[in-house]
Amino acid sequence: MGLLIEGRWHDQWYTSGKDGSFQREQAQRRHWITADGRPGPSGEGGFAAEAGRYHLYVSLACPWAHRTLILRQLKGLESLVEVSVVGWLMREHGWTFDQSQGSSGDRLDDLDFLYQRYTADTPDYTGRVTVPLLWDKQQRRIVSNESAEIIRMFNSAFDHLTGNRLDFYPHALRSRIDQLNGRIYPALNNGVYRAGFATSQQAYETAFDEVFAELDSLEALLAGQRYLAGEYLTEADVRLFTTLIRFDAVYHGHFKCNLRRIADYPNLSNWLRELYQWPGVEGTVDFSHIKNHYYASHATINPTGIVPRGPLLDFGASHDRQRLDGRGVWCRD
Ligand SMILES: N[C@@H](CCC(=O)N[C@@H](CS)C(=O)NCC(=O)O)C(=O)O
Repeated sequence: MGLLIEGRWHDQWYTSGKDGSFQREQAQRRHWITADGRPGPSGEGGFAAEAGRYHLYVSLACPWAHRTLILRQLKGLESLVEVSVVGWLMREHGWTFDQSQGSSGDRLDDLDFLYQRYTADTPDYTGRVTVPLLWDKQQRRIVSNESAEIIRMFNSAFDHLTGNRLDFYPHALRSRIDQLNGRIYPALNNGVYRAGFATSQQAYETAFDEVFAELDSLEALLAGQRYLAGEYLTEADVRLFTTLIRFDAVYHGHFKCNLRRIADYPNLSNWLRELYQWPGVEGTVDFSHIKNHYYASHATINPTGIVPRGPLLDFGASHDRQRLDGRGVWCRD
């Protein structure tokens, strides 16, 4: 675990805030792929959607990278955007392409370490070396290392090439989705990390309470509607899914979020099974990467690196969500 400082790799654990709270670094590369290469909401233009031009780096353990893999799958981009998978162990060199740890290898340039991709973009890069990372082979530059924005690009930029009209961020539902993301990100997606990486009792308890208050409120919401934004499955569901699918296996034990399991919430666990069984989704979930990564990589939390054998999980079991009206994914005209 470490970071780049002026282009040189340093093996260093996260620094906490004064109060022991976990501070997540803002993603630094924020360009957008657009249909015609015009600039997106941030960064520079010049990143036009083209088949085979972009390469996605992911960890199968990482919930942020997992979002991008799901959108790539559901938007039919597998043959347009190639993927390299890093190994599950993230220790002194950060993310690596060690094939003995489940990496695909770097399918582009056969690099050893992901930080070399960051320094290829910016030789004196300073910051954490995170996944997901979207790379432009043509300009040899990073397009983006922000998953929330990569999924929006995948949602629309390539549609003229794929003919896929599914819309996970439809105009009519945007304010609702933004509102959901605005509370689910701090309380849950990042909340489990704030609990797990806290270095003071107070910071841990604050995060812990927010995690379970949000789960309670989502449990109530999903009692009366099929998906988070109503009848349509949207990016808000995808973003929650990648956190909840890891919860009982990892966050409950390793991150000490142990008031309840997702299995103890009937609506959340049925919703989770429905999403897991959505065509294309199961293939993006890899519990061997997930469990090995967290338990073996975070030496400050789990010094022995022992990976628990359990729990028993069966996301393929039937669910009861058909009892609520659902219209699937929004389709653009
Ligand atoms: N804001 C980023 C966060 C990505 C992120 O923090 N990824 C983690 C893996 S789960 C990572 O690569 N961490 C390495 C590090 O912080 O050194 C996003 O959503 O894309």
